[in-house]
Amino acid sequence: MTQPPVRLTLATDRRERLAQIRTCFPQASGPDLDDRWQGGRVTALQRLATIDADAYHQTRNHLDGAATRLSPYLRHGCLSLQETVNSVRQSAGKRGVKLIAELSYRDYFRQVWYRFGEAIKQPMESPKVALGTQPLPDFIAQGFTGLVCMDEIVRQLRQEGYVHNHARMWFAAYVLHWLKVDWRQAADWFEQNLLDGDLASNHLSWQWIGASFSHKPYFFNKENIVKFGGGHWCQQCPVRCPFDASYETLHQQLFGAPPPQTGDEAAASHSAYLPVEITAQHLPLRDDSAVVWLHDEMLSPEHALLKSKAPRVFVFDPALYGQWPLKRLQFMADCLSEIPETDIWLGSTAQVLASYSQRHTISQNTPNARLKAAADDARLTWLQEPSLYDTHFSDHELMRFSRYWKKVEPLVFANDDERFSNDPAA
Ligand SMILES: Cc1cc2nc3c(=O)[nH]c(=O)nc-3n(C[C@H](O)[C@H](O)[C@H](O)COP(=O)(O)OP(=O)(O)OC[C@H]3O[C@@H](n4cnc5c(N)ncnc54)[C@H](O)[C@@H]3O)c2cc1C
Repeated sequence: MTQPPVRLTLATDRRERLAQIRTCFPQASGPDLDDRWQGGRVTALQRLATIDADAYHQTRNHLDGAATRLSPYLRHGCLSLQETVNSVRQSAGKRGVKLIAELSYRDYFRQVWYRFGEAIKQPMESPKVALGTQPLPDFIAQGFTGLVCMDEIVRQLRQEGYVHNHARMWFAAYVLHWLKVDWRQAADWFEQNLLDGDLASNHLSWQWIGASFSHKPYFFNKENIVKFGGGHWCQQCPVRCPFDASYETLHQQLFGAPPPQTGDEAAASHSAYLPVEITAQHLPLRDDSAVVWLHDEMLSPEHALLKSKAPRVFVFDPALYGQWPLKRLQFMADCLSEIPETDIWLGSTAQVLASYSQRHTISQNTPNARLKAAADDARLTWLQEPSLYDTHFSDHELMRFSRYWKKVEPLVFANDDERFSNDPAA
């Protein structure tokens, strides 16, 4: 039988709050939130202010390069994609295009999720190479492969919940192409351990690696790890390296045939907009008849729905978050601690929302079917989330990032010359 919901008052002291979440979720796996990560908009804005778009452009593929580490904040809505892109445009102008392209990758995957829904959990296309069906071995989940690079990636994943994009690509390629693990199992496990875990960015990236959402599989060799990883992993590695060969040899070994001579569409890096902002005037209901349900994609005190005076509610729902690692629950608690006057509950979302029975629930729309199912409320109004680019994409355009980007790239800086030249501060 489900327990009735309990009201939580989050401790204002951060250490106490982290301990409180540990107590509320005794089943949650993994370590406490690493000190390098504090949830919430305040930290997110600090990170945004330190972004160096030039350094990003030059070094983003290197593990010690200038990656922004913004993904957990974007994933939980502490920052919107739109304000992040605006900030890059204003600080770096056209030099920020690489970073804007990467940020747009996130929007792209989300548009694919909105369009194709749960189907993104299955192959989007026939894979261009044979994919394996092996279960995820324990030695991967525990990080004891013997390969220093892969074990270190799993250690970072479990400890911090953040892994650099290039390392995610190496790891996924190793698991799919060398170990022939079923990509769905691997993707589920990987997503569950991330602070930025997101069905679309994660599952579609795994499919990109596996070539069921791209023209050819992604794989790598030792030279690539040394060049972008710095070489220290390889110096310590005691085993014979399975990656130490040319791309031609590895392709033959892994897939049997010579590399296909197709254009590298998906490898062309990722990213645009006419924003539809949620504003108070979009609220269809009076404050005294509505309750705002804050879900895990909108954890910012600046969220437009919070401009109304309607009560706001967040629910730590075990049906949604029971499998999430402790660190991610603590990250969300940090975010919530910055959103004043929020009723925070532990229990079933549907039951909590039903307890505000005289009120109509409003929330930000999501492609996440699990969130929608949890609310289970016919009287819930979903307000459209702001889209990065105000344009329509055909199914065909959504099947490759390069097509999406071709359409939106001209929009990115379309009005900037005029806008910034009229701005006395520019
Ligand atoms: C196998 C695999 C699994 C992944 N799973 C996730 C996931 O669950 N959640 C997630 O947010 N990202 C995922 N990514 C995408 C990407 O690795 C992360 O967004 C990025 O590494 C986050 O670090 P950052 O903020 O420092 O990125 P930066 O390089 O600084 O990029 C800035 C922002 O752009 C967006 N971005 C950059 N690259 C991508 C990309 N390839 N796809 C989508 N968005 C991108 C992110 O929002 C990121 O925060 C995955 C990639 C791979 C290869």
